[in-house]
Amino acid sequence: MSAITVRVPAKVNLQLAVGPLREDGYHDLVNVFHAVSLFDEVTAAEPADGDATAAPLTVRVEGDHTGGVPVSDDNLAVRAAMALAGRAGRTYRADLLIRKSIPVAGGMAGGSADAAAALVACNELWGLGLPVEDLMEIAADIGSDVPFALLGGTAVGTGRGERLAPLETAGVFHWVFALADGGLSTPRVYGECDRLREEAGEAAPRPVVSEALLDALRRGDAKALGQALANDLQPAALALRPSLADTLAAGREHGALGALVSGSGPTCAFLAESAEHAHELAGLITDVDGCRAVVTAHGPVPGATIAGAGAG
Ligand SMILES: C[C@@](CO)(OP(=O)(O)O)[C@H](O)COP(=O)(O)OP(=O)(O)OC[C@H]1O[C@@H](n2ccc(N)nc2=O)[C@H](O)[C@@H]1O
Ligand SMILES: Nc1ncnc2c1ncn2[C@@H]1O[C@H](COP(=O)(O)OP(=O)(O)O)[C@@H](O)[C@H]1O
Repeated sequence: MSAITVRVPAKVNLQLAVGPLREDGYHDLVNVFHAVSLFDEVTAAEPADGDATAAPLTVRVEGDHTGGVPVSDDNLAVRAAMALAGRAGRTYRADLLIRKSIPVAGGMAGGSADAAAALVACNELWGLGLPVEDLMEIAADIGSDVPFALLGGTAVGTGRGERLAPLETAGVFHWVFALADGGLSTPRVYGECDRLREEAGEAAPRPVVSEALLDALRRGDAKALGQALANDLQPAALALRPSLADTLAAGREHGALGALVSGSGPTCAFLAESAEHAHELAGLITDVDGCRAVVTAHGPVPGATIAGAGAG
């Protein structure tokens, strides 16, 4: 019996520019993804021989805060493994185990990360040998954020976020993440963004990548990056979860170089000057209301990577 374990990072969106609502229900984006050192692990194991009637794919989830993660075919890791088996043209079996550290429905793409990890793990376990380009295609069908979890690093996503171009960066950036109690639904936050724009009589702008952001990344200039961080979904996330304004304010007051809601939220991200500054900042924002936990991380880090292979 064999097993493959894949480690996969969370993301923060350094720039999320949201264009108009498209006819297919998605928004055109400029989405600058940045992979950070907060990881889920997905193990795909060959099931023990025996019950031939058992479901071909099973899933278990471990971790302290896994409420809301389905343990059914709705789990994004299972959906990804099924899509991979479908592409290979036959039924394959695997028992999936997800060890979650990425906050659920937190705007850090944990479900997408698990889907990407399942693709890499099952591709290896089943000996399919599909190239990353094929995995990228399957990933994009699962969700807009899934291709980036395969790629990692820092990249700009266009279209609905699935068309990726890696970005040049220098050095390491240090982050603090304030994890919130409870999640926010991504479709609901996009819907609120549209509603707020309509209410204000604002037409959605064409999304354009920030040159100041690209320049800060190229130079590894954390101060300039902090000033260039931007998220068009932030007003919507704040409207749905007003307490996030206090969390962001606390980080700014305590010297964060930049503060923003990560993607659709409710996780708040703070850029620090150094690893020491990140630890100091984390200690200072721990007590803010609505904040379940504070973690530090660095980026960029690689995407879904095989971390171990062995007996299941
Ligand atoms: C907002 C972002 C920022 O990276 O991530 P999260 O903060 O949720 O992690 C993404 O755009 C989320 O991507 P992902 O979570 O993969 O979304 P999908 O499954 O593709 O789509 C879920 C729903 O989100 C909305 N959606 C998503 C992507 C997009 N470009 N426009 C949209 O309007 C649609 O309502 C869609 O039905
Ligand atoms: N493996 C998974 N991990 C987390 N959530 C999952 C997973 N599979 C399906 N989901 C569903 O996707 C929703 C969004 O999850 P997640 O990716 O964690 O958040 P976000 O889209 O905010 O980054 C969850 O609320 C849950 O219902």
